[in-house]
Amino acid sequence: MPTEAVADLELRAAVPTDLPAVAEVYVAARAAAVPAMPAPVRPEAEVRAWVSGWDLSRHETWVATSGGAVVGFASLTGDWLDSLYVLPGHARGGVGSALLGVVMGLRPQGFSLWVFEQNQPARAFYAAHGLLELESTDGSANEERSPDLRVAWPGAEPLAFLRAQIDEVDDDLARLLARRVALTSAVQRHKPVAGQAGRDPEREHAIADRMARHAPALGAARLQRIVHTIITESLEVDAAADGSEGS
Ligand SMILES: O=C(O)C(=O)C[C@]1(C(=O)O)C=C[C@@H](O)C=C1
Repeated sequence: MPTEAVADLELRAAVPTDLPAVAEVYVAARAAAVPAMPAPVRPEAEVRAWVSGWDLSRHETWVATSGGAVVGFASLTGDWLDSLYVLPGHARGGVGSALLGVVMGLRPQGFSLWVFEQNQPARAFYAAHGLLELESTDGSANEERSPDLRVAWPGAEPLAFLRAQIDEVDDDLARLLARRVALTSAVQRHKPVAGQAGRDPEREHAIADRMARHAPALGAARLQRIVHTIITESLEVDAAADGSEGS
């Protein structure tokens, strides 16, 4: 939350000559955020060179200036807010909120970003501005190998935004279910007793327990019911393909 407003704050689209100052903010803000953020994995010089070389038609970047100097920036690619950083000496002065306001104006249909799980100050900042934590990962897909969360601003039409997200997840889920059905079918060819008669409750419990480690919010008992239904339906698909039973 702002404590003291930054003097003569101005917000404008970045031009290429801003990029070395933007890089400076990036490096300084990330270094100051340890341990709220994992330690940077790339040398500072490499990060500076990377940011300084951004193609601004792809990395849509806005800067916040005070007294003409860049004190913060926000950078978007598509519907992703890749970075929003404020110079440590200007933190909590409303710069971050002002930049986030610009981004909301640029993407009224909503946008997403990744935040490290351990970055409680950033998570609190985004939550205070109405952003939602929609997904968590174990960090295996990011450079820092640090658990993170996908946070989204659902925009001016939250129902449409969230339904679009549901459609994306359901597309993935359908592909996963198809893969799983194929495996359930294949396994049946290797069992002495196949199909419903050959169900193995112990194995199904173990599957649900394993899934609960990835989805603790659902819990093992609920996952057992879900797994039971998935397997029942999968075995029906298999039986129907065999031409012996099912609908
Ligand atoms: O592992 C087996 O024995 C299977 O038949 C596969 C499977 C599954 O789809 O995961 C299906 C039925 C059993 O009750 C347990 C697991």
